[in-house]
Amino acid sequence: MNLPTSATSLAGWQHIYSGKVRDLFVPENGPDNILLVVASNRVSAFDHVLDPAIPGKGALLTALSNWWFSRIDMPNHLADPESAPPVPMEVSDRAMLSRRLEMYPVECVVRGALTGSGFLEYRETGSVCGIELPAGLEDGDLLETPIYTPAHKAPLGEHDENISYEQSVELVGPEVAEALREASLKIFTAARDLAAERGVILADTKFEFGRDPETGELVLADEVLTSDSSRYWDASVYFDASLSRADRLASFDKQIVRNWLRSNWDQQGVPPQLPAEIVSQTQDRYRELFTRLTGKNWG
Ligand SMILES: C[C@H](c1ccccc1)n1cc(-c2ncnc(N)c2C#N)cn1
Repeated sequence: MNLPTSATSLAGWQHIYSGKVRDLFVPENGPDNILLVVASNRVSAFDHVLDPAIPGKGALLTALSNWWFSRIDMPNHLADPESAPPVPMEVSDRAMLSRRLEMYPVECVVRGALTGSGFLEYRETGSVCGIELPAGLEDGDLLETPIYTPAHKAPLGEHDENISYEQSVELVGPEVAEALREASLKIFTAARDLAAERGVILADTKFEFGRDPETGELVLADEVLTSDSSRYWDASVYFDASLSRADRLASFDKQIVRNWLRSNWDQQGVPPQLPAEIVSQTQDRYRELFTRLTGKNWG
């Protein structure tokens, strides 16, 4: 009898780490160059993991990641299923079988718009990660050209720390730092243009890269261009001047949840349970984002 899988128990696999919305496993009996990244249905907002989870979210974002990996012209960490133990059925649609890499300690953030921590730093200093920007920019303004604004990974639950390109050189050396910046900007620009053709603004995203210990090559890892690692906006909403700035910068997938929480929670203590209708509307938004970007119906 298949016991229900809790977030961290998976037959044949050893749980090694949990993020807010994903869990990492390694094969119980090897090989040691394989990793299983399992996307949960958990959704986080305002630095809290919310209850209940959004059914189908993990599978949809895994499918979106795989769709982008197949369109990005660079080595990625996806592993050949023949090279690993079987992925348990209960997570197969939301699991990413990956080659274990030597991960670089740099969050490779690219911004095509100024918002979030980038806007806060700009408002204080007129720059982001040491990159001077024109005066007078407002939250959510599109940038003339995308900027590479790396961050140093923080412990779970803390915010990553924006660093300068020069600091990234100190972390990984000049050759790798340049390769990370070049790859991040190239992938972002192509993805931004593809999304724009489909009426979606890719405002920013975070890539993670590693070194393949067997080949030494630079490999794109983690999830890629999902709405958990990126900010996506609906272009028709963004350019609607009749809307407030907050509404124009509505995150494609989480705005319904955020708006409900703003009206039903004082942001003190644990957030209230999401009503079924909010869960359902959020499921619809994830499906809509998937369909807009990939041109495929979900499910
Ligand atoms: C940030 C992310 C994470 C995922 C899931 C849950 C919490 C964190 N993570 C990915 C690796 C990683 N390590 C070695 N090889 C790899 N191919 C990968 C990947 N992907 C380590 N951490």
